[in-house]
Amino acid sequence: MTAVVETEGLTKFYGGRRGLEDLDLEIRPGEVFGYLGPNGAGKTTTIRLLLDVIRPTRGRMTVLGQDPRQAGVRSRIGYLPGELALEGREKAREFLAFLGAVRDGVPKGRIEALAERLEADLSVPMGKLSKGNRQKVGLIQAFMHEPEFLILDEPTSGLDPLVQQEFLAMVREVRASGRTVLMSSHVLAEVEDVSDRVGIVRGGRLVAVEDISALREKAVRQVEFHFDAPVPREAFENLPGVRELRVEGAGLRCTIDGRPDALIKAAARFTVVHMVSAEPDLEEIFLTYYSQSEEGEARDAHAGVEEPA
Ligand SMILES: Nc1ncnc2c1ncn2[C@@H]1O[C@H](COP(=O)(O)OP(=O)(O)OP(=O)(O)O)[C@@H](O)[C@H]1O
Repeated sequence: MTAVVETEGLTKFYGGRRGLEDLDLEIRPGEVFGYLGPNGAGKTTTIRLLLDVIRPTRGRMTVLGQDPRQAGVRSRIGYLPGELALEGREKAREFLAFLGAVRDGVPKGRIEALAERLEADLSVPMGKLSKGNRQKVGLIQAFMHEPEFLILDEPTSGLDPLVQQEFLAMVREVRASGRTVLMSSHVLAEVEDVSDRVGIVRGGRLVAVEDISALREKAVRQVEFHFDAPVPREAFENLPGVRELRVEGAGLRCTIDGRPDALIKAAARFTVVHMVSAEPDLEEIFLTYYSQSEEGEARDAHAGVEEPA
């Protein structure tokens, strides 16, 4: 099956500044691909290259089997830009109706249906949309023509948690219909529920592509247990993946690399009153994962953490 995206040595320098270097990436038909990295990592640069908004310094790519410069590719893609500039006095509803009329394949009622799902207020003039509403209008225009390939740059930013859930449901429906999604984020938690694979980019380089299940196992989590009575420290020492163990009275705190299985089984020998497991932090995944597996990348990753955003 032809890849939806295929890049080889894709590179973009802005003058002397590295935007993206030597990207070899494949996105497969029907998958949701999460593109993760901190601010300035090169996510938007990649997306703009795929859409032919900017041109590469070197390297090659195909999108939906074609050179992105070829006519006809763009109309097969739904795109949500990271920073959507919407202006004017025209109401959001009118703007979307206009876009729907110039694009093929927007069924009647689809704009309103999407607006209802996302709780978007389309009666507001474009220039007066709140950040959240602007993002919703951006999502509606990206989804409304049911494109083969959706490219969503930081899609969840500005959405409240309930609307985020609805958006993720929409992404799952796109996948269920065999279509493909590329979505960027700087927060793993925002994409991990829907992504099949994630690519991690930092400092303009792709440092890993992982199945989401494999990445989750590598995640570092802060865990806390509270028991109904003091517990002995020895019961939790030397468990696989457990670090920075602190046992104080009936409380236990530690960091877990990967599976929490051994810790949970050890804790289950006592009466657990309360447990907290913090969401893994992307930066922590970098620090743990790369310091163990890829020495060269680790140096890059550690240096990157200190950089101002
Ligand atoms: N038009 C530009 N001119 C000069 N440098 C740029 C330009 N656009 C991006 N860069 C630089 O290229 C690098 C990658 O930026 P990019 O916007 O692709 O990152 P990003 O991962 O999308 O980050 P963010 O989440 O902040 O949007 C950064 O160092 C950025 O400063």
